[in-house]
Amino acid sequence: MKPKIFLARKVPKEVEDYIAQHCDIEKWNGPGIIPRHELLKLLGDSEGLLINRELIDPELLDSAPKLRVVSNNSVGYNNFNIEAMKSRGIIGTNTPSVLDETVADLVLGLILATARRISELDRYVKTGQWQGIIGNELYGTDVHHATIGIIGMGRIGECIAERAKFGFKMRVLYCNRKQRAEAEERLGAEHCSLEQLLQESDFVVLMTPLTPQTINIMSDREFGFMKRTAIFINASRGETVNESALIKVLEEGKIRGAGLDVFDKEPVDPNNPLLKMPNVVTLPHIGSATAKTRFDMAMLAGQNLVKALLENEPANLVPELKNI
Ligand SMILES: NC(=O)c1ccc[n+]([C@@H]2O[C@H](COP(=O)([O-])OP(=O)(O)OC[C@H]3O[C@@H](n4cnc5c(N)ncnc54)[C@H](O)[C@@H]3O)[C@@H](O)[C@H]2O)c1
Ligand SMILES: O=C(O)[C@H](O)CO
Repeated sequence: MKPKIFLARKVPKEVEDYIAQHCDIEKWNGPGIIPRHELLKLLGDSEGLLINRELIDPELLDSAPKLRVVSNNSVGYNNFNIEAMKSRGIIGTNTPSVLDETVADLVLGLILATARRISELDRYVKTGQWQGIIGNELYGTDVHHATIGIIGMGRIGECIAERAKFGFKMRVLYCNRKQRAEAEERLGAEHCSLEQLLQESDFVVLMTPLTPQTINIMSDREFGFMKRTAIFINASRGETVNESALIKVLEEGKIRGAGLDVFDKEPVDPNNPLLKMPNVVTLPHIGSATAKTRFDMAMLAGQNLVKALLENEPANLVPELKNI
């Protein structure tokens, strides 16, 4: 008999067909994102669950007594309550690597958009303000040969460093839980303390996972170390930044600008002051959102689910849930 699984989000037909070869599928057929209470109600006796960052906590696990595997269609898995999953022996998987280059492209996009004021000047042209040669009050800053500081030099961080080094001839600083000898050799990246990175970088890029150690890793003190001319980019998770502290330094002109793909609360509140600032470029969490990459992620999430349910050696287990 095939194991029963629940698809909390729509996946491409090819992915669903692949899963259907191995599992009996139940799925959310309603419009939009499945409401939490529906998910709890519909999980029933599913053994597997495929999600897009829905919260996996004791309440959800208690509502699904037969659940064995949760496949996250996302590389970040801060939505997993690791202790609750561990204590129940639940396997958790994610989608590393397939999105690295796509997310790195987006980060460079945010760097260029903020430094060269692309969104701001696009609005300037479209609102009929372009009346002649622009004055120096609208000039941007150079990206090439500037210093980039990457906080969290993992898979995506390294792809960003590669683009910065070879595409833009930048000096690359990084701080990471562990020193990365290979990245240093290949990319000439320099390992340093967070404080030094903040003090010396023209572009500070936050790319760590969200963990208890990285919540508010950027707050008043850290923004205080940044240069007045520096730009802050966040493509990790909103909660890695103390958003009030970011708003404050931007309002006080203590940093030059920010490029944000993620927010404390998503979707972002339309009254969030960050949305009113011309020197802040905001995006709706689209780091991995290209057609090919989102397809590859969904297929990998489907394969992870099937492998974990049917094979002894499942793939892409999240590190904290290995050997449970
Ligand atoms: N904006 C998006 O759409 C998007 C897309 C993909 C990933 N992400 C986020 O990016 C994160 C990173 O993804 P990845 O695949 O590169 O992960 P990864 O595990 O390969 O890299 C993360 C790096 O951060 C380092 N790190 C962890 N805690 C740290 C700390 N306290 N200080 C310094 N470094 C620390 C780790 O050592 C690791 O090298 C994901 O967890 C996710 O939250 C966002
Ligand atoms: O972590 C990820 O994979 C991205 O944030 C998209 O969900």
